[in-house]
Amino acid sequence: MHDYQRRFIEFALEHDVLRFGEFTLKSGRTSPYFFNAGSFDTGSRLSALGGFYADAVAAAGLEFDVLLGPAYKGIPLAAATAVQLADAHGRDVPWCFNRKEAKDHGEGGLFVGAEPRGRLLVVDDVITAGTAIREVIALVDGLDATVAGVVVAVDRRERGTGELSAIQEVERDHGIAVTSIVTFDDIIEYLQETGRFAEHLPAVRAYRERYGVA
Ligand SMILES: O=P(O)(O)OC[C@H]1O[C@H](OP(=O)(O)OP(=O)(O)O)[C@H](O)[C@@H]1O
Ligand SMILES: O=C(O)c1cc(=O)[nH]c(=O)[nH]1
Repeated sequence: MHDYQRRFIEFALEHDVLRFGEFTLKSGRTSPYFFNAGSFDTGSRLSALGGFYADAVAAAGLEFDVLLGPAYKGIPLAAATAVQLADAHGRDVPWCFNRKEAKDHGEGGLFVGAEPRGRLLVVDDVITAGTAIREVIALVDGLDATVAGVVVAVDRRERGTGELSAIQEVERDHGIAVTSIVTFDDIIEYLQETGRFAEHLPAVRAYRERYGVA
């Protein structure tokens, strides 16, 4: 694990973004941990979060034309990443987000912000079973655009529909590069290294055994 990954985990723990307990996920799985990006709930926290994303995008060397934040939680994440790419990396990139319901008055449409065209880099919070990412791929189908990459804070490294991880499936089926700030393995390593939240480690390991990939 890199130092910035350790700092990111501590940053998430400090603001109760990363929590341990019992949580029902979108996939229906019951997880012993949860990453709630919505709890980065002040300007400075969102700014710092955007900094982690922007650094991950820059480090991965991902080629893209437009950032896309899927509704809902992807929206502030894409915005914060765009701000930090401009301020800290000197890259003023277009960004946009979608509405969950198309709007038929005013400016109308499904997308807000820059036109989603060319190579899109999707900015979201986590990947679990990969449903949300597949929804975005379907959303841009028919546009003059392709999803070229995905960046998330946490790759939960869980199985998708088969034995591969959700990310491996998305990479295999759509040729999309996926990058994350941290993975579930980094979180487990952090718990082991520091002895923090030791009471949750058995449930975390059992979950990894049940839903994780090798
Ligand atoms: O990989 P998956 O199994 O799809 O799970 C992960 C997705 O689930 C949640 O989104 P949700 O649809 O709840 O949307 P929200 O952003 O509106 O909270 C979360 O924000 C991820 O995007
Ligand atoms: O799979 C999910 O629904 C999910 C997992 C997680 O850690 N955080 C989140 O917001 N959603």
